[in-house]
Amino acid sequence: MATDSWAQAVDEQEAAAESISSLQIKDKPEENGTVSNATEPSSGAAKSEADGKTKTADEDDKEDKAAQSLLNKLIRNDLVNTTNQVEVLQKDPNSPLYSVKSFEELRLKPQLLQGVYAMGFNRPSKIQETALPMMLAEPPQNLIAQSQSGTGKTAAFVLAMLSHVDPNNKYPQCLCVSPTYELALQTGKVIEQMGKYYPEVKLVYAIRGNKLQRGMKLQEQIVIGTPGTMLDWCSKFKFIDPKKIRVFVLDEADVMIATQGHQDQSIRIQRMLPKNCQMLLFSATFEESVWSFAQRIVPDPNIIKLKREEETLDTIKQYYVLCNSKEEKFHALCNIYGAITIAQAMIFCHTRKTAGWLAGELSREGHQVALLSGEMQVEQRAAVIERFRDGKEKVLVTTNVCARGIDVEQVSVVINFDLPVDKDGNPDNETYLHRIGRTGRFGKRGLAINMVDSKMSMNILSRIQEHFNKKIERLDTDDLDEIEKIAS
Ligand SMILES: Nc1ncnc2c1ncn2[C@@H]1O[C@H](COP(=O)(O)OP(=O)(O)OP(=O)(O)O)[C@@H](O)[C@H]1O
Repeated sequence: MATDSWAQAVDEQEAAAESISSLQIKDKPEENGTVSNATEPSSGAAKSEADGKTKTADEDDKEDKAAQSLLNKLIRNDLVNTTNQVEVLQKDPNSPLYSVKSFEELRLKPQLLQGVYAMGFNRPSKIQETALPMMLAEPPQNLIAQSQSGTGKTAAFVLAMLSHVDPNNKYPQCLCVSPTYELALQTGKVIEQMGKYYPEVKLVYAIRGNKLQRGMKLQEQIVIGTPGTMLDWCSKFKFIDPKKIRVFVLDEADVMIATQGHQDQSIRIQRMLPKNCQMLLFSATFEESVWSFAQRIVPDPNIIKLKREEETLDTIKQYYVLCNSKEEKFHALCNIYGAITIAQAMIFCHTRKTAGWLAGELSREGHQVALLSGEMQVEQRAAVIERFRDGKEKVLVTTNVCARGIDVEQVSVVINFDLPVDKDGNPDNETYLHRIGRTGRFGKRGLAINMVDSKMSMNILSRIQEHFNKKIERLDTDDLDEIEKIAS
């Protein structure tokens, strides 16, 4: 069919463009390179680690994951609610494993307990319950911990670092490696907040653009930075004596390994550290590649994993709408618009271009919609999501790339304006589940509407239906009564 080949060609081209997302480069810290834990980095024109080079596909992918991670941090205002169970694999199964239900039980320094409460934490999160006693144990224990984004990993290792440093010793004792400049700054902020009542402990950022005088020795106890600069500071410039490091944290390992260079640099740093240095590695996901990297970095680890929540489509009603073209899909969408805006809806398109077009057309029809697009900077995307979450717009038009990880509880309708397909044009079942799984959360009912505009997309829909073994029923968009019944 003509529509098929047209749509496919355009989509392939645009999907390739979609994978390139930009990370906003923030200001660089003070020229002397040091930032105390009470000070914000000042402005300047720092460059990203990848700046000035031709980007490889790997780097694009890394940026995308890093941008996603940063976006998650910027839009999140709470601990992510998880019903998952924690799975613990101890290096020594005979040693008793403690799990704490309160921060008091950890016997933290009073200044740190004050910091924790000032941040509004009342009790440890699931991952913190198990990870904190291990991290604070004497002798120190190594740890590999996986837990989804937003479950409290950063807060956990920051507390561990602040607990282990000796403020009387004026040299670096904890190194924390993050995949990008921006992520390092975010973690630095948590250290500053949590260490607010412990001003003797100082922090410095080992990030590109932070020029130190040759021959100087750092006096700050905690160094946070990106792997390249951190490695230079340890080996080439010797600002840090790696032999004195007591805690080494590798954060966002899944983002880190998207760049081979970062992986190698992290391993080189780790090799310079003393045998008794505590190694802590954190990741939101745990596929094979992360796992093998983790094992190279962390000897004899304790392992904490979150068991996967059962993914189910049971509470989501799925429908499809049959059309002949993109324009017909648009008209069908306008027909059901009133019904879907009873609650909040997300509309997914395959490409930025379609998303932009659709948002424009909907606005021209007088509908108030938000557009979340890959070319926006991370902070702009965060602002769009924030507005949507606050209900300022009822409909969000977006693509896969920038919608990953968005958790808006009140979304009860998901529309696949384009069905999710992979590079080869086969159904992308995982993305389908991910998209429509935004509705029906925590047992609430949800509605998913798939727009089909060709034989090819009908075929894709049938294959998705077979994969999940769930019936997707046809919806007649001219029958408004039926739609309102479903949506309400
Ligand atoms: N025990 C707690 N009680 C309440 N809020 C918490 C607690 N621990 C962390 N938070 C808050 O929850 C949010 C997520 O925590 P945190 O950033 O530590 O998660 P994370 O797992 O490190 O996320 P990411 O994978 O994105 O780095 C933050 O806003 C943090 O301040």
